[in-house]
Amino acid sequence: MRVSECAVDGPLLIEPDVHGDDRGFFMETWNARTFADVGLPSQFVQDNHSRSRKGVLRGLHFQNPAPQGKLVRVASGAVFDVAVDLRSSSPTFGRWVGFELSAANKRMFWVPRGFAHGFVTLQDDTDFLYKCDAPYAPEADHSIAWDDPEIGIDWPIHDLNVTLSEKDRAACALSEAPVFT
Ligand SMILES: Cc1cn([C@H]2C[C@H](O)[C@@H](COP(=O)(O)OP(=O)(O)O[C@H]3O[C@@H](C)C(=O)[C@@H](O)[C@H]3O)O2)c(=O)[nH]c1=O
Repeated sequence: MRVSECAVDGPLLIEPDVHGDDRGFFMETWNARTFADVGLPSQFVQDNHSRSRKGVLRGLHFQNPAPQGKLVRVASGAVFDVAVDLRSSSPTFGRWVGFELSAANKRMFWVPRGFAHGFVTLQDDTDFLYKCDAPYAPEADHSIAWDDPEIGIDWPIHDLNVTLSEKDRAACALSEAPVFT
């Protein structure tokens, strides 16, 4: 597998080895030893699956306290996936990195603890799968506005009619968020 560091220290773009043959393909989406070798946790405690139609934007989410690292991928459809550095002592605090993840490119993205995470779906019936290294803690869950100008994410969507949850419509600005100290 190929692992690439990002402009912001921490997140990793992971391109697994894909073994294609006349039946289709095979790939390892998680292997405790090989993923630990590149710095991911060796234990995950929760797997999640969401399905969205095109133009759904989920994010920017994080838990504090009880932060989660997330290993994310797309099994059907496509997203633009983003991590935002919320570590106040980091030289890249407030900066974002983003990648297209799709069923076609089979990329995975590691979003470490200390980052907010979000994505917008680029196709209908997008199945988004992810492993978490800490459990869901609804009382610690926060949402920062996807379009906060202080972060300035360049979402690859041309009409701005994204579909948001009620929670994400009420999201706060980065300047008001309980970031990591
Ligand atoms: C995240 C989560 C939600 N839920 C419930 C709460 C709610 O009733 C319903 C939908 O929850 P949400 O609206 O928070 O789902 P969603 O907007 O998809 O939230 C997710 O967004 C992406 C960007 C992330 O990074 C995830 O960690 C998570 O925050 O599912 C769980 O039971 N377990 C979970 O782990």
